[in-house]
Parts: sequence; C-alpha cells; structure tokens
Amino acid sequence: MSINLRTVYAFAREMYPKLSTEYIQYGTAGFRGKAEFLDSVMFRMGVLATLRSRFRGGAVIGVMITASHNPEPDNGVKLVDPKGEMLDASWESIATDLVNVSDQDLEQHVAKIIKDNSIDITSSSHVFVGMDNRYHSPRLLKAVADGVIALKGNVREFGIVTTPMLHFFVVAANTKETYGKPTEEGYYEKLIKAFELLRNGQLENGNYKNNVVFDGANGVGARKMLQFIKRMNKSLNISVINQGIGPGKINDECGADYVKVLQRPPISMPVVEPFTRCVSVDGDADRVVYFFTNEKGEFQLLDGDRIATLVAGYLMDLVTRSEIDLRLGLVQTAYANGASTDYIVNELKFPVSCVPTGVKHLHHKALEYDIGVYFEANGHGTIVFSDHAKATIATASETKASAKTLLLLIDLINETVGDAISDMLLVETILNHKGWDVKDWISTYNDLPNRQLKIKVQDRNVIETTNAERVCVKPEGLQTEIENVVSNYKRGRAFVRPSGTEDIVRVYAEAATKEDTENLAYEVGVLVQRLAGGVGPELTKPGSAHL
Ligand SMILES: CC(=O)N[C@H]1[C@@H](OP(=O)(O)O)O[C@H](CO)[C@@H](O)[C@@H]1O
Ligand SMILES: [Mg+2]
Repeated sequence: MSINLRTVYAFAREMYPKLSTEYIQYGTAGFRGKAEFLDSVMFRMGVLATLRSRFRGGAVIGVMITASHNPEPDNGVKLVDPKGEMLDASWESIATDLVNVSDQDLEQHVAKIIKDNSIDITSSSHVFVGMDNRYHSPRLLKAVADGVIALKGNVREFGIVTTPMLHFFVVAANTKETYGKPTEEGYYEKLIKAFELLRNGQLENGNYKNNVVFDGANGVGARKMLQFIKRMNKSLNISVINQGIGPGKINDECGADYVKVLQRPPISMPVVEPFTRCVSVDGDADRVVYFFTNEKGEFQLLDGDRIATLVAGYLMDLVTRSEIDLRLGLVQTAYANGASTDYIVNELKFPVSCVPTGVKHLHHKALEYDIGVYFEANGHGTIVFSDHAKATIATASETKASAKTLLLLIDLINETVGDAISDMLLVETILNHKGWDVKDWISTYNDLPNRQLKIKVQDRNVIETTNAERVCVKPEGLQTEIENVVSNYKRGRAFVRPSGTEDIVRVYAEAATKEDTENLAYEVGVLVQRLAGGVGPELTKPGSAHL
C-alpha cells in the first residue's frame, strides 16, 4: 500500500478547505465551535485518528462528533483511545497543531507527524465514528470518514449514538468482545441483562417505586432511552420527555447542564406527584443528574456528588459483606460540594482524592484503586474495577450472594466512560435494593449552598492554579485576597480557575447560607475582575436589585 500525500491534500483543499484562521485548541473535551467552521477540523481528525490507530499497532480508535451540552449551532469532536479513555495528553498538542496548520502546509505537516512518531504508514488502521443528533453532524461525520479513507484506513460508521456507546464499541472491539459486542444491540443487551438480573423480579421495595421521568435534552439520549424501553421487560416505567421530535432544540431549557446550573426543572415537565424521581441527561448522554419537587413544590437536586456517595456507600457495603479485601476510593474535583466530601470522609470513611477538572484526570486517578468511583458534580462519572478486583469478586461470588451482586453491577456499569443511562440504571438498582425514595437519598447529608460565576477577562491564562485547582498562584496576590474574603464567611470556600471549554474564568463559592454564598461569589468575582484583567460589565451586587 502506498499513500501519495500530495494527492490526498489536494483533495482536502478542494473538499474541506480551512475557513477560519482563528486558533483553536484541543481542550478538556476535544475541539468545539460553530459547526460551519468545523469541516476541515473533522477531516483532519479523521487523518489523525488513522495515524493514532497505526501508532497503537492497529487498535481501534474512536471519533465522536458532538458538542455535548452546548447549544444547537455548536458541534465538536473528541478522540477515544484504545482502552476507551480520552485521547492521551501527549497527542492533544499534535491534534491542536494539525488543525491550525494552513492548507498549504498540511501535507508537509502530516509527513512530519508520521516521521516524528515513527508511524508505519503501510500498517492497518481502524477507526470507529459516531455522532449526536445535531442536524450538521452527518455532514461532519462524512468529513471524518473522508479523512480516514484519504490515508487508506478502515472506517466503521455507527451513525447516531451516545458518546458512552461509542466508547463501549471501541473497548468491545479492542478486547476481542470480552467487554461486549461492538454493536448497538450488544450494548443494550449487556446493560439490560445485568439490570434485570439485579432486579430479580422485585420491581418495588419499601419506599422505592418503579417510575421515572427521563428528560432526554432533545438529544441522542432520548432516542436511545426509547430503544432501551422497547427491549426491557417492563422492569422500569420510564416516561421520556424532550424526545427531540418536536420543535425543541438540543439542550435548550432542558438537559443535565441546564437543570444543574440553573437549579430548576426542564421545560415540558408533566405534572407529577411530589417526590417522583426525575432524571436529566445532557445532549450526548454522558452526564446525568436527578431531581424532584417536594410537597411544597420546591425543586431539589441530586447531582453527581449525590450519585457518587450513594454508589460508594453501596459498594463499600457489598465488599464488606463479601468479606473481601479491596482498596476502594472516590475521586472528586474542587467543584464537589463540601458537605459531600465531609460525608464521605466522616460517615462513609472512604478514601477521597481531589483532582483537576476534566474526566481524564478523574479516570486516571480512579484507576489507582481496586474499585475507583469518580464523579464530577455535574453528573459525569463512572466506576472502574481493576483486574484484581474483578478476579477477587468472581471467586467470592461462588459462595457469597453480595459478591454475586457485585459481579452483576460490573456488567451494568459502563467502565469506559461516564454513561448517563448506565449510571441511571445503577442508581435505580441501588435505590431499589435499599428500599429508598428520593427523600431517603437526599437526607444522607445537606448540601452547602453554592454559586458559580463566569468572569470575562482579557486573557484567562493569566490565572494559574495548583493543588487540584484549589489554590491560585497567579496573578500574584489574588490567592491572599481570596483567603481574606473567605475567612469572613462561616463554612466559606471559594476558588477560581480558567475554563477549559469557554473563554472565561470560573468562580466557585460555597458557604453556610444562601445569602453568604451569593456575597462570597460576588466578592471573589470582583477580585478576579480587579486583579486578573476583567473586561466584562461590573458585577451586580447580590440583593442590590431589591434596594
Ligand atoms: C465546572 C464544570 O462543570 N466544568 C465542566 C466543563 O469544563 P470547564 O473546564 O470548567 O469549562 O466542561 C468539561 C467537559 O464537559 C467538564 O468535564 C467540566 O466538569
Ligand atoms: Mg456530555
């Protein structure tokens, strides 16, 4: 096989010319931007995925086309490595350089990547591609596929799938189907089988009722949930809202991000009994949060921290009852509610670590444990089991019922990445086994009020942080000022960091009361504006609207 790079890039220039010279970066979740500027990015990511597959000895590499929780005009692309992880950090800069190079320099640049990484261009290469249900995704998928074909790689298109489904397919193929069958049916089959065995015919238990409202964010999660329902043997009554078949747009006034950040129910909520479990997923269904309204009609949120603590407590209990010795750990970020961390440390007595924002950091840390539970507060997370843990549990399952349950849970969990639907089925399983409703669940601890602000600055990279982003080291003096302010608030905690997905600085604040939290966030926001080159309008002082 020989590849004439010159012909390939003449073709690229004709079909996928670079329309924007604006510099873009492979960030926390790959490339994101307005869909009309992404064709050349997609073609080049098809090229890169082909090279990455060859670099990894012909293992399958995944390419997912999605802008997750972003609005409808946006799209994006992220690469999935052979074990289902996000693209290795060392290749993120290769990706960034590749998409920013001009059309004229493309050929030479690709030749350099091949040479620098000693890639055998004649070896075989396999790329799996999936997309969310944005109207521009099919066009962008074709660009990725053309990029793969241009370098004579093999491409397999999965059409519209959730991000976690694509991760599942990649791992299933690379493990020679030990993990599951790399097909849509294989995915449904594995999860539904485990879920229904764990239910074992017991559909209700104590306070647990068998009904859930599912907000699909008008995204791919809604479509796939409808497929789940068709294949499930009525083991859970799920009513799907924001299905994406009406005029509603993806993530618009619905979905996990909307519900979590604005702390309110999504649009199109039917009238339901108080305490009915409701679930929101995001546009590509890798995040999930729960919510309900209480008897006073007040909105109550059960976010990623709640899921993490529920799961951790349950797994710990099963491990203890199985009389096996495994190292369990929970991984959070600085955004985790302080009350959840206190509960984990003091009540669950579970080792907990804090890492920088972004799933790749959480995932890597979780791999250090036999059973690693990781969740971002926004609902993105999963559980990973080491080979040692799997073997120990399998042996114990011959004699212990609790270990048998653990074994089934491993099949229910999509270990490759956070998976909204798999996580939801896991939560449903645990609540059912415990006989809990949302009232029982939320009473485990009281969340501290918290507030996030987005501050516009001239250059967000003037902010540098350390200690898992909890301490700001640059610009000089900012951290001391933050600490001074925080010390005036009971249970106060605040930190600032540059966002990896938006051109802003994020401020996080929590304190004992809602009013204090608002004031603390405001004060820290003003400090960022003053010391880090704020460019936005002046922040509104909390409560000033009522003066
Ligand atoms: C506070 C917050 O929710 N940040 C999100 C957001 O990252 P930022 O770097 O904060 O923009 O998007 C990431 C990708 O989806 C997600 O991993 C992360 O948790
Ligand atoms: Mg997402």
